[in-house]
Amino acid sequence: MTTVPALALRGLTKRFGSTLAVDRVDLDIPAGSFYGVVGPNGAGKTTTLSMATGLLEPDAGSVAVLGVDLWAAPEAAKPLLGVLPDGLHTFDRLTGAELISYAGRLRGLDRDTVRARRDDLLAALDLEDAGSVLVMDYSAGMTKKVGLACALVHAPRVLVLDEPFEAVDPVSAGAIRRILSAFVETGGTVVMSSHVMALVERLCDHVAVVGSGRVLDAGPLGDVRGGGDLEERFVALVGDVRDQRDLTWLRQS
Ligand SMILES: Nc1ncnc2c1ncn2[C@@H]1O[C@H](COP(=O)(O)OP(=O)(O)OP(=O)(O)O)[C@@H](O)[C@H]1O
Repeated sequence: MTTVPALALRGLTKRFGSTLAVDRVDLDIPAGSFYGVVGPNGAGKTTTLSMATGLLEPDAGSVAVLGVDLWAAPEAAKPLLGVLPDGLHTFDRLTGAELISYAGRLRGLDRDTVRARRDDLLAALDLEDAGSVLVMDYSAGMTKKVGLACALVHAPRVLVLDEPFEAVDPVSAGAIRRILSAFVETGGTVVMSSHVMALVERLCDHVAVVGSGRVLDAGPLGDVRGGGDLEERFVALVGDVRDQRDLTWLRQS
């Protein structure tokens, strides 16, 4: 039996001037998977995820969310998605509670449902005290957590999260891990980019290694890792720093 992938990317391509940021990317994200996307700085992860979620129009290629063409039928595909974009630009003159409520209302939830879910999310993400604080006064980690709450409030089928653990303290990271793992255990799909290989190995069952806008390897974590660990495989695929220059002028003695 073939099941429809949560996300199917076909030939996704994006160029910024002379930079080919994403180069004909094909990727199937199986429904029910916890999928990690890793790659060096500038590899094209954010650009790929932005196109995969309707935030950035591809130059070429297509995206299907649970079989629904995202760019042809965005009104049908987008409700299936919960998205935490990179460097979230948000309405930061709202309080955290207002921002989550706004996200919920925008997704068509009624006021009572929004209120209940907002309170659940603030508690689960340890943002209860911060609920009445303006988002512009949030730390980087708090902003990340409230962005995640906004991505979750309409209970999407597929979560696409750009660096969800970046700047988040270990206690909050534990809470986020539990929320995401429970989401996957109950049939949801998570796609997340991360630079932390240990975190990807701990959480994800599938991984894609991206480099220079291409998918260098992708599949079940064990297959991609081979015999070693993910970091070794990552370095083998993308290469080490080319010019390992000795910064003699930095030495203190
Ligand atoms: N809006 C833009 N205008 C011009 N170039 C861009 C733009 N966005 C991304 N790029 C370029 O596209 C390439 C891919 O960038 P992208 O942000 O997708 O990489 P990334 O893998 O997410 O990197 P990082 O791990 O550092 O976040 C880089 O060369 C980057 O400079």
